[in-house]
Amino acid sequence: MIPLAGRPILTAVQMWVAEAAHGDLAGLMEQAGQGIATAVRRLATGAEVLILCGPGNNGGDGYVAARRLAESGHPVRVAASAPPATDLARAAADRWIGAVERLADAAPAPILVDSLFGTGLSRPLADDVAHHLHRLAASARLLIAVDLPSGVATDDGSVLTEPPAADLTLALGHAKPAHLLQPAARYSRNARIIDILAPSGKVKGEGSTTFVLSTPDLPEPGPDSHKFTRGMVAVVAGAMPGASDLASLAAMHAGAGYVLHLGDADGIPHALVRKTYSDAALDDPRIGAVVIGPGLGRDDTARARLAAALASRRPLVIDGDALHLFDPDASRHAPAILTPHAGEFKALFGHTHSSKIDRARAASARADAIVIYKGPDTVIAVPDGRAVVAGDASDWLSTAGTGDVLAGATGAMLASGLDPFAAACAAVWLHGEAARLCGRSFIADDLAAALSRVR
Ligand SMILES: NC(=O)C1=CN([C@@H]2O[C@H](COP(=O)(O)OP(=O)(O)OC[C@H]3O[C@@H](n4cnc5c(N)ncnc54)[C@H](OP(=O)(O)O)[C@@H]3O)[C@@H](O)[C@H]2O)[C@@H](O)CC1
Ligand SMILES: [K+]
Repeated sequence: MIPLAGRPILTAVQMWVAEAAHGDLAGLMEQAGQGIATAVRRLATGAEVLILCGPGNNGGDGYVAARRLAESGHPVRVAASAPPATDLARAAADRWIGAVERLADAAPAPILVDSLFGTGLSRPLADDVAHHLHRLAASARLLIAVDLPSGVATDDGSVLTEPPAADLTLALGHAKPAHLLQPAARYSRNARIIDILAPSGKVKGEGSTTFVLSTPDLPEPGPDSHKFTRGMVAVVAGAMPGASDLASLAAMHAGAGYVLHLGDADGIPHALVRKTYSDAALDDPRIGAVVIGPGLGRDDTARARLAAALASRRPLVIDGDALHLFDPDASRHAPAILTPHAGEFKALFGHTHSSKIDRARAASARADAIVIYKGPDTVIAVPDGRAVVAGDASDWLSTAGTGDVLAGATGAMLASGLDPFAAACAAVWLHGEAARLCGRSFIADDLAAALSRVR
């Protein structure tokens, strides 16, 4: 079982292509079933397992897992929602010599394995199938989903029928968008990959350009470092200086060597250099990143400051209010990272019914900027088509000021010399880890401070 971090994310069609390129489909199903059986046996600690098998190859995986568990002497039963309908699933079912119960008649077991539907789900579950899945899950100590929880759509994070939330999800071959994108991802808790494609050595990343966020390589100061080599961040303040203070604080805690707050407010911390805003201050060639938007306001002053920031030719982090004033179709002279949440994204780029990954990718290409499309499933997209998805964000991040903290951390990473895509990924990772360290019910100031501990 392999953690998702750093792994490619494949759609249902991309999985199908990878499977076809591999060639030995029965061999893949055998490996999948064996991998499932090994994981289930380890977690079941001798308790009885009930495997629910659907009509397709997801069900086929379940029959193989049942056979493998039985061969190892583990108590296992099988219940089917429908007879096998593919050649592979039929062959797998034929080799299961135990009884096949009707789903409606199946008695609960402490360990429940959902092998009803995977990447082939094309419509909502029949009411009786959904009912019995929930009935059996409610009595189980552990629910393990094979590939995907039955009911979620593979590619766009939508939910066709609400499944019970799995305690463990065994993704076959590769991660799918549904393991990361909401609302689907909340049902596939603790997703792990069973690597059925790589052991053959024939198939690798399948040409995917979408990956799960992984631990970044962060620049470290050396003996020759000084404050400006560590990275200088200018934070442009505006109507609500609290937000730009938070962004500044976050930039400092994320590791910037020098943070300049351009506004009118005074205050701690003393390490923050505060100067009155002027357009000329943005011309300092040592500035590695300008953060603009947190607390900027949307009036004429705000508009003028954004225009000056854009004219400064410094790398930009454009957040909050600045996103409401920003024209994604105007040409620019320096790299920019946009950090919209769902509302800001919609206002800037409109809405289409494609997946969040595809929307972020299209927005990035249109604005010729890196887009950090924030949320419980943050997508980072770059104009050349690559994308990274960060799943599993702390729900406690839904509090005021956490976006300002991300903007500041992004500024620090951008100024540190990382390329803009790496900087965006590093900032999202730092932010997510800081939230994890903060635990429950933290405030944005705590989150900013926790960035130091993450570093
Ligand atoms: N890719 C790989 O490398 C490997 C993939 N493997 C496994 O294969 C899985 C994908 O298999 P799959 O394509 O057969 O689809 P799956 O999810 O089993 O179900 C489709 C079946 O259900 C039907 N159906 C659909 N919706 C329905 C509904 N609501 N209610 C009722 N019926 C519904 C649909 O038929 P339809 O009625 O739509 O014609 C079809 O019969 C994948 O998740 C993984 O577990 C591994 O074995 C090995 C390597
Ligand atoms: K499943």
